[in-house]
Amino acid sequence: MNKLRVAVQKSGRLNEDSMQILKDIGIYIDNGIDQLKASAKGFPVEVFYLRNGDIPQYLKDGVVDAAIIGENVLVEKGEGINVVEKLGFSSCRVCIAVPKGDNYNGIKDLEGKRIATSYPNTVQSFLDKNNVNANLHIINGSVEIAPNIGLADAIVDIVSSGSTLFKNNLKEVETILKSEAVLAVSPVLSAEKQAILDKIRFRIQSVLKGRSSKYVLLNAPNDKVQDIIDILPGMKSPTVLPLAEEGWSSIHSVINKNEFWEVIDDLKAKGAQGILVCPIEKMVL
Ligand SMILES: Nc1ncnc2c1ncn2[C@@H]1O[C@H](COP(=O)(O)OP(=O)(O)OP(=O)(O)O)[C@@H](O)[C@H]1O
Ligand SMILES: O=P(O)(O)OC[C@H]1O[C@H](OP(=O)(O)OP(=O)(O)O)[C@H](O)[C@@H]1O
Ligand SMILES: [Mg+2]
Repeated sequence: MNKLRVAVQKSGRLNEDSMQILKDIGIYIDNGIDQLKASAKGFPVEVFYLRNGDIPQYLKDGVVDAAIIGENVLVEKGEGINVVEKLGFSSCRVCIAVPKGDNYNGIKDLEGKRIATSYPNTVQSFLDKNNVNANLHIINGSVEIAPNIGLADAIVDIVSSGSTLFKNNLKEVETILKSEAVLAVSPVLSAEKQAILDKIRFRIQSVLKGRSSKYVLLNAPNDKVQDIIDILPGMKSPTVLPLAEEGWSSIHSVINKNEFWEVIDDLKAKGAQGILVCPIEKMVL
């Protein structure tokens, strides 16, 4: 049987979360420490450990069928490659930054300036869209140092917490794009491989829905049950079970994890007690 070849970053910021999501969807890999290719147990998938920056070319060449990769790298050099799932980790943005003391009034201020970056295509198309001409200096790492050593007037690089910019006395002035880890696929897949990919996507969606939700259990007096259901409508409708104590019920529901703190005061005000909030491993609607 044809296996789906899936690339993940060999080491770096995406590696750990990529391996975790594969595990969560039931793709278990016994990889020796220096192995560059490994077969999954019990699922028709082969995993390739590659550099994030090399993955777009491998996808284009059909050497791998799918990959977990930073979206920003696909924007830079992944034309023709499809993003099929956003994975919710390694969130960052690609930004323009200039020295903190500069008086920056807009993108036109970069006309004729030197910009250091590892993402020349992304920067060039942003400049073209804004009708700005600038000179790009392509460097592969430590981009934020460039203005301090006189190599550039501005930089374009990845920003997450902003601490690297801060440490290098730079300020963020434009966001070119936002990025997160994604599942990307080669434009050509056999029907057999497409079927394996569809199973992987279904499993990823179940895991991501579970990660973004919480299971809530609470007790309430019977005359408050409807008020509480109005606050916690759940997936289809909450489960309501009688408690051993007369006049009380237990209500079970699912809530978006970001909404819980918003509704907790309302729940308490309606008489909810003994509120438990539990993680959900997988969720299939
Ligand atoms: N500080 C950060 N916070 C969040 N995500 C980040 C950060 N830096 C990079 N990323 C994301 O993680 C991806 C991998 O970054 P990392 O620095 O591990 O590798 P790389 O240098 O791009 O790649 P390679 O594997 O080719 O050496 C980036 O493409 C980006 O999408
Ligand atoms: O806004 P922050 O949270 O400071 O993150 C941004 C930094 O993170 C990335 O570098 P990384 O640490 O991956 O090092 P690298 O350049 O060796 O890839 C990126 O290139 C920035 O330098
Ligand atoms: Mg990096």
